[in-house]
Amino acid sequence: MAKKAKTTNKTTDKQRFQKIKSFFGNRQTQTILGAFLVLFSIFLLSSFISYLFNWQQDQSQLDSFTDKKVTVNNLLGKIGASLSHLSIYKGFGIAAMYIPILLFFTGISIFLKGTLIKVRKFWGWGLLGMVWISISLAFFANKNALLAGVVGFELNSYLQQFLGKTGLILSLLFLLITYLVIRFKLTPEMVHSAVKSNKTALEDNEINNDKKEEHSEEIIPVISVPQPTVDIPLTKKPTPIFEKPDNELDFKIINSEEPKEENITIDVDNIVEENQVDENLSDQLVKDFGEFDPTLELGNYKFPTLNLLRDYNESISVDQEELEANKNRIVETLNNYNIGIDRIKATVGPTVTLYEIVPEAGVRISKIKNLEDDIALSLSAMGIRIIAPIPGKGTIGIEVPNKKPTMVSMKSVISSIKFQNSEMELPIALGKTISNETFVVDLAKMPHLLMAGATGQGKSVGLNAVLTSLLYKKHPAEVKFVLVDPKKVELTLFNKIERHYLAKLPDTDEAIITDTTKVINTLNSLCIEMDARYDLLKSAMVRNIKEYNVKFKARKLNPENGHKFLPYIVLVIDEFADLIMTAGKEVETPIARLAQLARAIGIHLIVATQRPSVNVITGIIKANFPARAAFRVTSKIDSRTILDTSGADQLIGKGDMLFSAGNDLIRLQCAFVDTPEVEKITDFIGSQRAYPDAHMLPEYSGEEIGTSLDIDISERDALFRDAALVIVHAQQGSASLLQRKLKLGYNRAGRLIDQLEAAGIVGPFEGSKARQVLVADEAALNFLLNNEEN
Ligand SMILES: Nc1ncnc2c1ncn2[C@@H]1O[C@H](COP(=O)(O)OP(=O)(O)OP(=O)(O)O)[C@@H](O)[C@H]1O
Repeated sequence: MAKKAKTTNKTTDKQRFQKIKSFFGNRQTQTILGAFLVLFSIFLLSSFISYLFNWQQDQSQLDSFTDKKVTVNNLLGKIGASLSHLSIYKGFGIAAMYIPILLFFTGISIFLKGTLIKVRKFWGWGLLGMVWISISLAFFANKNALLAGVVGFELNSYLQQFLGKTGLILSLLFLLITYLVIRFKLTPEMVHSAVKSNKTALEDNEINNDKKEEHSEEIIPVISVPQPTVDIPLTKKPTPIFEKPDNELDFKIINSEEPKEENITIDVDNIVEENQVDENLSDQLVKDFGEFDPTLELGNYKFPTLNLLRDYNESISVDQEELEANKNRIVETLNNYNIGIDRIKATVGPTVTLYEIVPEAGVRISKIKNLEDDIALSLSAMGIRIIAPIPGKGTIGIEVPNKKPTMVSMKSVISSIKFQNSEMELPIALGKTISNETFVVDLAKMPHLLMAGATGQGKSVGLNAVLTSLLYKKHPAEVKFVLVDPKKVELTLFNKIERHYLAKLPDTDEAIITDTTKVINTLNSLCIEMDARYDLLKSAMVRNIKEYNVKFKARKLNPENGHKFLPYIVLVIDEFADLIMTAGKEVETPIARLAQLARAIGIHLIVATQRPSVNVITGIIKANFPARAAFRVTSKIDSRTILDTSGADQLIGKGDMLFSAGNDLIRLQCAFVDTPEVEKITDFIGSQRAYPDAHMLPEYSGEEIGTSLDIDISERDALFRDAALVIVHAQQGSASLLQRKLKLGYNRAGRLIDQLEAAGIVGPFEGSKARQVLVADEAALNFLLNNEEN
């Protein structure tokens, strides 16, 4: 209970956090907040400055804050004076001036939608600087109380107790150096070169000045020395260029060298460090906006509550008499066949009790297995199953049905800790094992499930249990169902959650598919979806949907490139036999293809049938459905068809089932969920805010897909021109862009893209990439469309 409450608390906390985040992410909020901060900072700064001149007079007035007669001199009135008093006198002294400055830059940043990362740094350094200054100025606090403020003064004297005055000064100095080194990357070399260049500049200035004084008259010829003299080697005696007396030439060389050194200085460009970001874009996006949350669109969605499910009186009662009688009969029967028993142990489950037998040494196990029917006869009960030996144990199991079976309610399995705490992708609480443990499996790992059983043995209840489990654990954004129900009655209730959880083909009214041709289209559409998802996985360089979604949530995949959060798709086919009989290969081929390939991209199949014959469950289907659930069937052959072994014919019906996910067979009592319970759950979900439509699967229209282009101008969509503008402005030809900008359905956006292709505005389909836009700008578009009309 406590854990549950904790989980609910966590979800509400998360939702609250999301709400706050979206409130502050809103541009209007940002503009108001930004403007407020800027103006408030001006208010503060003005009041601070005014306080510096009026603090002595104002201080004594602040006690009578509400008294009308008392006035203050501060430019910003009593509030200004109080805030200044608090920040400067009682706070950090004149270093408090940092506060309005920091607020000002924060406000500007929010107002202009700049990044807040720089501001954060600014605040960090600013606050440190403020404390540093106020502690440092506290050494002079006796000169003026405003220099350090109470905080600076107290901190200073507190620290002095530990470090002494000199120690504190040295520490402050160390902090200053650290600050300069970290903030401005200052090194001794830099200081040295700066001092040197300053010195040289000074000396040069002095020399120049001296020379000016010494040679104030001779300087004129120097200036007039022509440029070629510069190239004369200094060591050699220079060749006279001008026919002038020697002494003049000497003079010239000296002078020609000097300007060379003076004028030809090397200009070292400042080393401009390339701008670098502290963190990569996706981390920054995650920091600014948080991880992408697919559930945000239905942020207020509430998961169905446990009280929608019914309580059945289901505590297992151990009937000692029955146990004793069964034990005696087992021992007796085995003794009749000369099989001695060492020990016997009973585990009472909801429908059957497992008697674990340790036979005497030397008894062959196959002997017991062969006596299965005889033992069953002498126990005069149907549904005896002998497990010889129990895998992993050296014992032999005999499962004997209880006289009074206990129902396993859906509520008991859904509320189990095992299910509630499961971290699985698609957890399914199928029922309870023979030792009364809740059995939870991950559909994503199976990855497809085949369910079979004779009519009336609990298949439909089993399907409902699977769907209910997922509804209790997965948000509508995370999983979508494609429901195929040729019997037209079993899954109808799920119609109510169409816009939350169902996926359907575009242009269809009913999400639950009942007729065969639609099934074929849907299966093929799922194949298209599968291929598209593979393309997305490939371009995201991940191996499966889980990694893909993690990457997408971490904002490492750009939605502009067609990436989107991928919900799991669970295809449920009730009565598969009907389909195979009517459509044969047409359904078998896409189902086999999906079953073979769809596991990595999050499409999982659950196929149920009452006729487990080999022409329904063909080799191809079987090979791709390693997870199988068998309810009671009528013959051993049927059992072999489903499970590759007998056993399902020995079940007792009413949800008694065998589950195999590879090698081991597990006997389970399927959880029972009644139609009224399913109705309550679907009503609960259906009454909440939903998506505008069911999840749209890609369009599949038989053979001619993708070849028909609407060439006829008169048949163009009314939004054709708007769509063209959107595409040309964004320079990106994607249907999802149109869906978003023009608020269109998938179908209409797809048709518009086709029409734009026919008009030569976008290029042809290029897989998962957006189509190329062939028109450069609005002017070119207008020209093209006007030309068309003419
Ligand atoms: N897990 C269960 N626990 C208890 N009773 C069950 C369970 N599953 C089924 N039953 C009983 O068996 C009846 C038939 O179940 P269900 O409708 O699921 O059969 P089915 O195999 O789907 O039959 P069909 O193929 O004819 O639709 C239920 O009405 C219920 O009384």
